[in-house]
Amino acid sequence: MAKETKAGRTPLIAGNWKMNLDHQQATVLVQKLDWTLRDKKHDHDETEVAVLPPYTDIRSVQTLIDGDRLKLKFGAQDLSPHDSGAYTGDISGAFLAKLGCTYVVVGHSERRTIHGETDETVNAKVKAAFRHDLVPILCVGEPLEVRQAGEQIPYIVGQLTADLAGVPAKDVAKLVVAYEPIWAIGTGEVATPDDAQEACAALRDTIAELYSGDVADQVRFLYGGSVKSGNVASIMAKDDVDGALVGGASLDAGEFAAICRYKAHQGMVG
Ligand SMILES: O=C[C@H](O)COP(=O)(O)O
Repeated sequence: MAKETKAGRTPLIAGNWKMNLDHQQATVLVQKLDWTLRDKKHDHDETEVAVLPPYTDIRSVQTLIDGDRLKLKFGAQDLSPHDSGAYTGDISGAFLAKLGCTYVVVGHSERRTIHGETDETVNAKVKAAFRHDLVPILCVGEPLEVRQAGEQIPYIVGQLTADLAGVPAKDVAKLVVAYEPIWAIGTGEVATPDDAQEACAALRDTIAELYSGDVADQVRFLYGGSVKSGNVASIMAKDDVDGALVGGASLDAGEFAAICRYKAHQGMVG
């Protein structure tokens, strides 16, 4: 069966566990997720599946995935903009790479709002991720008042442009961008498929303006914000949406597996 991709981009469903599950609970969830996907004969080449646990779980998740040759990818939820040194409490991208992480979330709205991360910090973290061969999942998204004012597109375009300042095309081609409207995160209030498409298309156009060649076609854009098995298929049906960044629903193996199997809801082979 030929791969069903949009312009050759492999869809990615990533579970951001946030500050949930200790390392023992993490191994239980990863095993259940693997069993469920295996049972459904999920094709990981067709739709990539990644888990993003807390730092303290990563070693256990790596051991399980490597030891049992599971096809799940994994990554972290943040990294330091620095590589080493006197940065108490911070984690270097070098350490994450050594643990076999593929992905690292950068600029999640919870980091921007709770920890005061600016676009300048996010930009430094994107560069740090690429220095260590990690793929950043760069998050952008507008607060409710910006959406109500109808200013969401210039807002997220501004974030993306600032967050990519000085990042070369060869790196951007590997980038994953997550559009996560803040008002949709953990609220049950999901953006419409058209809202997600409008945002992801505008972000892709921004990359096309900033970088020549086919870089914009290679970047994967995810939607995040109250994604569930019941709404994922209609969002994934949109041309510029290449995946989902899932929070709460990724903590339930059955529900997350059903999200990963969104093509079954679309009547497509997955
Ligand atoms: O990183 C994930 C997002 O913040 C979405 O979270 P949620 O699925 O719980 O709304």
